[in-house]
Amino acid sequence: MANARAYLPGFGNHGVSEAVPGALPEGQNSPQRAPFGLYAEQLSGTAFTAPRHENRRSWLYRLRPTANHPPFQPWLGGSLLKSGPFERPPTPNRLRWDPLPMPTAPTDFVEGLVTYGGNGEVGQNAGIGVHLYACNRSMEGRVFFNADGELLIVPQEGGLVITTEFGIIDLEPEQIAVIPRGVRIRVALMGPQARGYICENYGALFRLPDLGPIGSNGLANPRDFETPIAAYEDVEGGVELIQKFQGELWSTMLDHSPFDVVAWHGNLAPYRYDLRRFNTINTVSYDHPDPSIFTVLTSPSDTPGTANCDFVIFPPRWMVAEATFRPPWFHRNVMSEFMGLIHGAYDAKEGGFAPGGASLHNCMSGHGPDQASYVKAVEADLKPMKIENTMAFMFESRWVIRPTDHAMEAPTMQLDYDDVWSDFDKGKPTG
Ligand SMILES: O=C(O)Cc1cc(O)ccc1O
Ligand SMILES: [Fe+2]
Repeated sequence: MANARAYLPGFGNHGVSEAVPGALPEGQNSPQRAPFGLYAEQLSGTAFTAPRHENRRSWLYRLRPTANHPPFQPWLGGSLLKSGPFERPPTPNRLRWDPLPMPTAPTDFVEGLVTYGGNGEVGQNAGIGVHLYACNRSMEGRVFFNADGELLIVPQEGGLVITTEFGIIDLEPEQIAVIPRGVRIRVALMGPQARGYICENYGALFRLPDLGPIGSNGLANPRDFETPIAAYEDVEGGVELIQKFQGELWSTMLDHSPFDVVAWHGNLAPYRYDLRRFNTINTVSYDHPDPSIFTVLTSPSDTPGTANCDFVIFPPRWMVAEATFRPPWFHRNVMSEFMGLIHGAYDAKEGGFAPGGASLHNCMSGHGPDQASYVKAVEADLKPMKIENTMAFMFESRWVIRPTDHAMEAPTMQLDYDDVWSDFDKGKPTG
């Protein structure tokens, strides 16, 4: 992808970046007087006392302390952005939605956020919010941050330029970005409109999954994660700062740009990753492995191996399994699965699952290939073939994902979704 912006490579590294040489204090975090009269400020992503291998924090050196703001007031802009607890009783039914329509009225990234569902409790630091966004204008004079968790942004259509306190991230479909809790962002559009998905993670920070017997390489390679370099703006004038705090939106007016961090260091920072770099590992013999083999990032819960959220992708890949039903098998999962499609087609669904659409298969709901995919797979000549031009993903969580009223009542909901499984011929054990 064409862009020349520089990034710091590596996942979870301790980054060091200064937009002006000499802006970072040497040898200590908080000198009596920080260089150039900057203000030293620590941003914590984990408790001060979290074990070292979990501990994430950064030091920011800025024109003004973040504390320099008037009180927040409830934000009056209407919003479809919701947080847990998600109180509508969830249906056990399988759900699927057509793509989220692009807005017709001028809508920026914050105004274009629509919550489809979620689980857990924002106040308990457990669970996720699942949101889509569709927007057609850049945020201007407005900045957003989420006090409720980190944001995993999965663009589906249209590129974004995300200005953050740590620097600027360019983000296009097939790339993802993670914005830590609390970090201010301003989202500009590269083109006329943009759409995508967001997993808001109230729980433990996303990290790379363990590789177990895969060994020391594979899946998402750490060096392919990219963190922006310090870039600041020295801008006076009114800026509306909106935050989501415990599910509610609040705003205040700043008299300056909050993107005034001249230098930073630490291991808590936004980052991006190009899903096309994923080192896909799969069977070279027989049978279809569990989709956990495609995990990009995981947010663990307190129970080992049972994620608050796994972010899993279904990238282009060779299919070589012998004597095997190659698409996703029929299954009932104790975990709950929210899926989206960035582009192309998904190998378990011949129709109905469109880019920008979504599906939800909650705990124990039977699902799997639709009939057309099934017939194609059982009749296929099993020579090696490549699934190309596709990128689907799943947010998979140990807790049932409870859809919002908006999602349940949306005209994009496919009321006939069950039909994709209604016509299978009966097995004939007696011939
Ligand atoms: O339901 C889905 O399509 C996701 C999925 C894919 C797969 O290959 C195996 C299990 C699974 O839940
Ligand atoms: Fe599934």
